[in-house]
Amino acid sequence: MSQWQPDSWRAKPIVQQPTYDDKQELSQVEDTLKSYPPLVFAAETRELFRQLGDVAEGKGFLLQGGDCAESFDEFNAPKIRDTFKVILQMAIVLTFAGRCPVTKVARMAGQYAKPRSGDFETINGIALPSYRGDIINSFEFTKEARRPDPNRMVEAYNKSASTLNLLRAFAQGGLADLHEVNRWNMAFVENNPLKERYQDLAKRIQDSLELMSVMGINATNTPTLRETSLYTSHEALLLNYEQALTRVDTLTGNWYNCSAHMLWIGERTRQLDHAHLEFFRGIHNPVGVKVGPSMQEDELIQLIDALNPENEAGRLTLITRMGADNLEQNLPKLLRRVKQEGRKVVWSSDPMHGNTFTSESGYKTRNFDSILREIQQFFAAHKAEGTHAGGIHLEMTGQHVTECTGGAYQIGDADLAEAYKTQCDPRLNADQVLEMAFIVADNLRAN
Ligand SMILES: O=C[C@H](O)[C@H](O)COP(=O)(O)O
Ligand SMILES: C=C(OP(=O)(O)O)C(=O)O
Repeated sequence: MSQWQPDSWRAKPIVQQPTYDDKQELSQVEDTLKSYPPLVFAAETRELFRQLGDVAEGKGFLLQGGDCAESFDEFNAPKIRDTFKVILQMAIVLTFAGRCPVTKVARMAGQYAKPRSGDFETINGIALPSYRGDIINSFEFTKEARRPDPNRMVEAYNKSASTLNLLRAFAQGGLADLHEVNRWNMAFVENNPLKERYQDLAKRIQDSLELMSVMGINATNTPTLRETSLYTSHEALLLNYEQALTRVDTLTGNWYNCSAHMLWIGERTRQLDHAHLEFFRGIHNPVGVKVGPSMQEDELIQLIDALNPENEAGRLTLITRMGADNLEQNLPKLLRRVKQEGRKVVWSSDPMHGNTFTSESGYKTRNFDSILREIQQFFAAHKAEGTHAGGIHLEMTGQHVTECTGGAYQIGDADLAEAYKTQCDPRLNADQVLEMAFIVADNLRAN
């Protein structure tokens, strides 16, 4: 195999990339980004690697979630806060009701690039290049807005840095204090049909905290009660950006992609001989790869060996997105083969991407029941094969959107128009996430 360099991907075939008109402008932007500080510190990334190693060995659970695509226009503190809260709330349900340590990884602070099914979008007979995420072009349907602009990479970097700054402040500055979380969570679920179940859980958490306090364990002397760790992740699709933020760690001499703690390769760009595989094989972050219904056993083993040749637990997360109708047929054979071959991976379920359809009202949506069905089948398949159902990967938001149908509020086709705000794929709203949290927790306890 040829020697890896941060730019060795450039010699390989690549798909799902923009074509920039001005190559000189592109290379100036890349140089600017190369001169900027990294967004994350490699030692944090190694701690996430270690935690995912525990998950791979069946001793924890990965909760990964956030926006389908972050947006420059909707970049504001309440939005970041509400997504932070919904991740934390789900993590608490999983930890307390599921009795399982949870590693939290946000799809935030860099989730700006989107692969698309088609290169063009047609509206009223006018065809324009597809929207590919705010790091590439703009959502607005005009020729100028859809032109890929390399300067957007600098804006994505700046917005990622601010988002990360606020997330760190929330995680360490008091918002994640377990006493506080219990209080604000109660307000957060005020109108939720599952309020009673949540109140019961909150009461039990409160009792535990009071007992610990009597025993001398409190937020002043126990940092884990006062703060939390939240890692960041995104699909590393736009390799010009990812390469510019890839740096040698001075402590270990290894290359890390410092645009986020964890990066993943999407379903459309995981070809064995292509650029994304090449780039990922050289970085030392924990990495993920999406695994869809077309994946065959041999191909999966080759993919695992290309990304994790040392077979290190925590390096690789396989994020399966089969679709509720395909999982039973496609997942068990993959679980069996990976187990037989002794490969150490985290198995995580993305129940969103295989369950997308266009509703009668014309909205791209997902039905809550299909999402749940995929999750239940994911747990059942792992139980049957004796492997660990290690995580969940969700597109979700803390805002009260109506993008996925179903759930306790019974969002119907006709309700989608009420608050359909996504720029690409439909997300679960805060109420749907809470409902799902209890179901996942029940599955975790039963496993
Ligand atoms: O999030 C995943 C993909 O980017 C998305 O599903 C593609 O959507 P499209 O099929 O509308 O292009
Ligand atoms: C594009 C995504 O998923 P997939 O690659 O599985 O389609 C995504 O998670 O944003």
